[in-house]
Amino acid sequence: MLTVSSLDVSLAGAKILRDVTFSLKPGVTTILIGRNGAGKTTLLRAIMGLVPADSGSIVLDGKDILPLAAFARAPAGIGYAPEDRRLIPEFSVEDNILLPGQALKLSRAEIKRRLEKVYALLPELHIMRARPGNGVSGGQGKMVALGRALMVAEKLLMLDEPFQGLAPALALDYARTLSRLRETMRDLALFITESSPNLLKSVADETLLIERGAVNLQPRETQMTA
Ligand SMILES: Nc1ncnc2c1ncn2[C@@H]1O[C@H](COP(=O)(O)OP(=O)(O)OP(=O)(O)O)[C@@H](O)[C@H]1O
Repeated sequence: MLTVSSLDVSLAGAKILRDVTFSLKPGVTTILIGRNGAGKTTLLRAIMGLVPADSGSIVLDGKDILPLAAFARAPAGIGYAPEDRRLIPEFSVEDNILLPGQALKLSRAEIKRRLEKVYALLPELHIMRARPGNGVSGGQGKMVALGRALMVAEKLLMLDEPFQGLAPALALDYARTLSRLRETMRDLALFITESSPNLLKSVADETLLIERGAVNLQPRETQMTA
């Protein structure tokens, strides 16, 4: 579905990702484990087209999307929830969720269909839909960011350290939501970064490691299962 090959990315003249190669498959949850600064966020941003690559390819369903600017990759069905959420504070929760659908110029009917799907999966968002973006807690904001990413994630959903800073009860909620998501969107590929492997044991199908300044990506010896 998505294959990253020999991807090199530099930031401010320093090589951050070197020869990164891996594939994501439909219906498979892949976890990317790495310490702070290993390059997890840079990799997700490179897939989204938010940082330029030096070389390599990112092939989505047979098409190399690397030459495409971020806005041109947007219709490809990749949803992305960044680590820092980035909600628009003065917009309501619902308007934050709707933003990507509007940016993609989806029809009203399609936006409605996708919003209903998001609310069915995350009913707490429906309850807090009228609250302003700056009126939700950090953990609730992570849920909003998940809902917003789901508006575009027709093929692939990428979550950057979703458990970072979540209280234990919310982390459990979040993990349960991911399990429900896997049951309801069976063809969706999930790509989730974390610094600790323990947090995602229950949802990981495949695990990759990013190590030593983001140089190496390798399958783990042992697969983690529930
Ligand atoms: N805009 C930038 N300019 C220069 N270097 C950067 C920039 N953004 C990130 N880096 C560097 O790239 C490396 C990888 O950062 P990245 O944010 O991708 O790591 P990460 O694995 O997501 O870690 P974290 O969990 O701390 O975000 C780090 O050494 C970081 O300092």
